Amino acid sequence: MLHGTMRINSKGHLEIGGCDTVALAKKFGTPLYVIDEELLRQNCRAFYNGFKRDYPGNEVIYASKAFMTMAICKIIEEENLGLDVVSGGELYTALKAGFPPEKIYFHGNNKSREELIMALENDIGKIIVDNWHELNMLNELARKMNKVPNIYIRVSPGIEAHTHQYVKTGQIDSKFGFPLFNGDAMRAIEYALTLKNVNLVGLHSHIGSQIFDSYSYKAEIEIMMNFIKLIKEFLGWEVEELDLGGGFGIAYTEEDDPQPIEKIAHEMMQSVKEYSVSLNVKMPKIIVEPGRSIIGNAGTTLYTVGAIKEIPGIRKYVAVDGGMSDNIRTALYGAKYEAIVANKARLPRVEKVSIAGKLCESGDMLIWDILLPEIEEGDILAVLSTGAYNYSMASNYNRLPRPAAVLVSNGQADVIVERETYEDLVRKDVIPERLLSVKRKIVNY
Ligand SMILES: Cc1ncc(COP(=O)(O)O)c(C=O)c1O
Ligand SMILES: N[C@@H](CCCC[NH3+])C(=O)O
Repeated sequence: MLHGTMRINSKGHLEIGGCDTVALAKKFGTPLYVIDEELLRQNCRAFYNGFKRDYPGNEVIYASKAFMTMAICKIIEEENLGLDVVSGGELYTALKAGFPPEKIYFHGNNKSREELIMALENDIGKIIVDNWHELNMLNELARKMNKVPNIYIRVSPGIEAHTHQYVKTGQIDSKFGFPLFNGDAMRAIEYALTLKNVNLVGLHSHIGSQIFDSYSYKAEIEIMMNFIKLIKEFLGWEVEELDLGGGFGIAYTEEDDPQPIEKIAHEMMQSVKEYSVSLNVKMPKIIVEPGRSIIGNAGTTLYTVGAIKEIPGIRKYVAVDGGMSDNIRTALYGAKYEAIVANKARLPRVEKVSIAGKLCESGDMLIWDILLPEIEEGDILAVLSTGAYNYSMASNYNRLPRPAAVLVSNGQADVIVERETYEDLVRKDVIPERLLSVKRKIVNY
């Protein structure tokens, strides 16, 4: 269960990046996202080594939707990866962090005019075009701005990946991309090749998220490589770059058993090579877009235990000072997590409890049924592998301020996101002039 730089120190406390997590909770407050910098970098290197070291044309681009801050952009840049953004906000964050624009790839199924203009103004690396509306709008905007952006066409390959329904994306009935099965993808490519203000350089597909079976990726490669052959035959165009998306699964609990990234990369690259030989098409440069598998296991959330409610013979609820506002994944996907009582990390796990959040929803649960040491108010609970899609999907529901995030390494903890304050919560509220006197007018029903 302990991974990355996690260890149990002489006080019996959980330590991450050489920092005692109980001390972190005290210093920075809870809930607190703790990011293990060394593990994050190791994950980046595993992808780099697997997909890029032996294939210099390939790219690994971090899907920043998983966890995006300016400090993370700096690490990704330093680790020689590119960046996948899906909104003006993510693009803005990357640019503000000084991320090289040419290494930014812009995704999204409904990019706005303003977002596309921002991408064009900043000459970002690739725009992944999702639909007809975007293709025409982009070409027109680029014409007016005298630009010729590099684009990929997003293909919906029609694959049912074995994962939760909400995180599948490649199936036929999907809002993303040009369907392959009805000829739309081919027509879009044919059309894009005639447009003067876009430079079509490749194809993109993505089959979903938290995928373990390499079979799904191999199926994706088979479909895309066959499609590349068809494109060559029908349109005489050779696809230079093939983006296979992200989705590599990670271990949240012992039930999950992901393969090492280097192994997956090797199998995928072998498969691409084999198809390029057997189908007689040029070997495309391969791009992958991992999000969760870069940041997921590098994140841990620390909470303080508050109310404990036991319903004899039924369940013991242990409530913490956060919940679905900082981790919506249990409520949304039925996600499962492991946890450690950080200040009792060496004690035996003796009782089964369920970890509840503090928000006003019965579904606001973080973990159903977990064995923990005897737990009391004030204990610090560490929920593991919360790096991906926790902070980035956090909300202010119930007007809870969003937690801080710290980057830990070699005994040093640096804040990379400050904790929101109550003042932050009302910063954008406006009371219209006509309501300003309300407190003096008591309404009488
Ligand atoms: C197009 C695209 N690329 C990359 C990702 C990253 O996925 P993951 O975090 O599962 O690697 C996603 C999310 O599923 C996505 O939609
Ligand atoms: N947000 C999802 C995955 C979707 C990824 C983005 N396409 C999760 O937490 O698992």
